[in-house]
Amino acid sequence: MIKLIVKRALLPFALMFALWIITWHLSGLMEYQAHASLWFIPAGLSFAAFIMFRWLAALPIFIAALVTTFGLNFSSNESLELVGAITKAAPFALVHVVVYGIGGMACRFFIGHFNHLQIVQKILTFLLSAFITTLVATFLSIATLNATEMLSESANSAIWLPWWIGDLAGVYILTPVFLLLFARIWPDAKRDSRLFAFRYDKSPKRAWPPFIFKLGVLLSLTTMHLMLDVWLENPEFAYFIFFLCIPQMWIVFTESIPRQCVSLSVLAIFITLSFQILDMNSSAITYQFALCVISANAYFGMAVPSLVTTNNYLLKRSNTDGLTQIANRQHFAEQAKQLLRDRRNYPMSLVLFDLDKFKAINDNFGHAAGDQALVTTAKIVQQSLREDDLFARYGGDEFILLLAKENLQGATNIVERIKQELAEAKNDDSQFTIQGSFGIVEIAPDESLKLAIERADKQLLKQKTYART
Ligand SMILES: Nc1nc2c(ncn2[C@@H]2O[C@H](COP(=O)(O)OP(=O)(O)OP(=O)(O)O)[C@@H](O)[C@H]2O)c(=O)[nH]1
Repeated sequence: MIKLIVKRALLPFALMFALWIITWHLSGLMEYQAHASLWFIPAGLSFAAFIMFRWLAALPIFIAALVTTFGLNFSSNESLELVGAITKAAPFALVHVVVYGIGGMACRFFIGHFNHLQIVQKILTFLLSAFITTLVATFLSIATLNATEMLSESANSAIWLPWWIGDLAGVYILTPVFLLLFARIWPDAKRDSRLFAFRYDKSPKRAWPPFIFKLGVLLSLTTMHLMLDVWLENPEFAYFIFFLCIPQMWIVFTESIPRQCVSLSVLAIFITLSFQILDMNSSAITYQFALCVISANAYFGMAVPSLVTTNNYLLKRSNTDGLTQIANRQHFAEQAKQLLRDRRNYPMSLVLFDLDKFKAINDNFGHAAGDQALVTTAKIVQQSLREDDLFARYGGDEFILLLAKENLQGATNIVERIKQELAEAKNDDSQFTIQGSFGIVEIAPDESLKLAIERADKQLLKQKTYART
C-alpha cells in the first residue's frame, strides 16, 4: 500500500513540482518582455499533468506556482513581509491550477469519448481545449495580478496577446512531449496517455541518420531565415518563418510520433536561443504565432500516417479470407482480370477445385476440424505456387487458382502434385484425409475470366460426378 502511494502519488508529485520550478526558470530566460515568454514551458507541463494525473497534479503545481510567484514578489519588493508575499502569490497560483485543471481534465474527458480511429477529432479536441484554457488562464491571471497590485491595469492591453500566445505555444509544443515522457516513466499510467491521439499509432522502427538529416535541414533553413531576418531589418520578412511548416511536415509524414514531437521542441528551443543571441525581440509575436501554427499543423499531419496505416489494414482485411488468410474471391477477380489484360504470348491456366465430402468432415469431426482442413489445404496449395500465380478461396470448400505461364499439361502436373500433398497431409488426429476434385482449363487467348471459370466449373462437376460414382 505504502509502495503504491509512493509510486502513484509521491513520485509524480515530486517530479511535477521539480519540473515546474525548473521549466519556470527556463521560461524566464525566454522572456522578451514582462510576463511574456516566447513560449511558456510550465503551461505545457501543467496541461499534460492534468491530462495524465487529473486532480493529483493540482497540489504540486499549486505549490510550485506559489513558490515561484512568491519568490518573484519577494525579490522584487524587499519591503514586503512573508505573509503579504504569500497572499499576493496564492490567487495567481490558484487561478493557474483551477483553469489548467479544468482544461486538462476536460480535454482528457472528451478525448476518451473518441475511439482510436477518430484521431482527427482527438487532435481537434486537444488544440481547441488548449486554445480556450490558455486564453481563459491569461485573462484571469492578468486580472489577479491587477487585483493584487502586481501589474498595473494600463499594461493589460499590451500584455495579454504575447502572454496568451506564449502560453499556447508552450502547450502546443510541449504537452505531447510531457505526455510521452510520463508514459515512459509510469507505464501503468500509459493507458491514460493513450487516450491522447499521439499514442495510438505504433510506428515502425526507423533508422536514426535520416531523422538527424531531416532535423539538420529544418534547423539549417531556420538559421538561414533568422540570419536574413536580422540582416534585412524588414519586420515583414519574419513571416517567412511560417514556411518551416514544410520541412516539419516532411518529418511528420516520415518519422515516428515521438520524433515528430522532439523535432518540434528542438525547433522551438533553437528559435528561442537564436532569438536571445541575435536580440530579435521586435518580431517576437510573429515567431510566437509561427510556433503555434507550425505545431498545430504538425499534429493534424500526424493523423495522416496513422490513417494510412489504418487504411492499409482495412484494405488487407477486405481482400483476405478471414479463415485461411489467402485472397478472397473478389480480390482474386480483380487481380486475375489485371493479369489477363497484361497477358503477353504465354499460356495461362485456371483451376477450380472443391474438397470432397467436406460436409462429412464437419458432421463427423466438428466444424473446428473442418476449418483446420481448409487452412491446411490453403497452406499446402500456396507452397506449390510461384510468385506470379494467384490463389483464392472461392467460397465454402471451393478454391481457385490462376497459373501464369502454364499450359494445360503444366497445370495438370501441378494439380497432381497438390493432390498428392493433400493426401499426405496430417490433420490433427489423422482421422480423415483431405481430397479434392479439380476442374482444369487452359485460358484461350482473348477468353474472359468469366468464361474460363464457367469452363473450369464444368470440368469440376464432371470430376465430382466421377468421384461420387
Ligand atoms: N468448417 C467449415 N465448414 C464450412 C465453411 N464454409 C462452408 N462450410 C461447409 O462446407 C460444406 C460444403 O458442402 P458441399 O460442398 O455441399 O459438400 P461436400 O460434402 O464437400 O460434398 P462434395 O463436394 O459433393 O464432395 C457445407 O456443409 C458448409 O456448411 C467453413 O468456413 N468452415
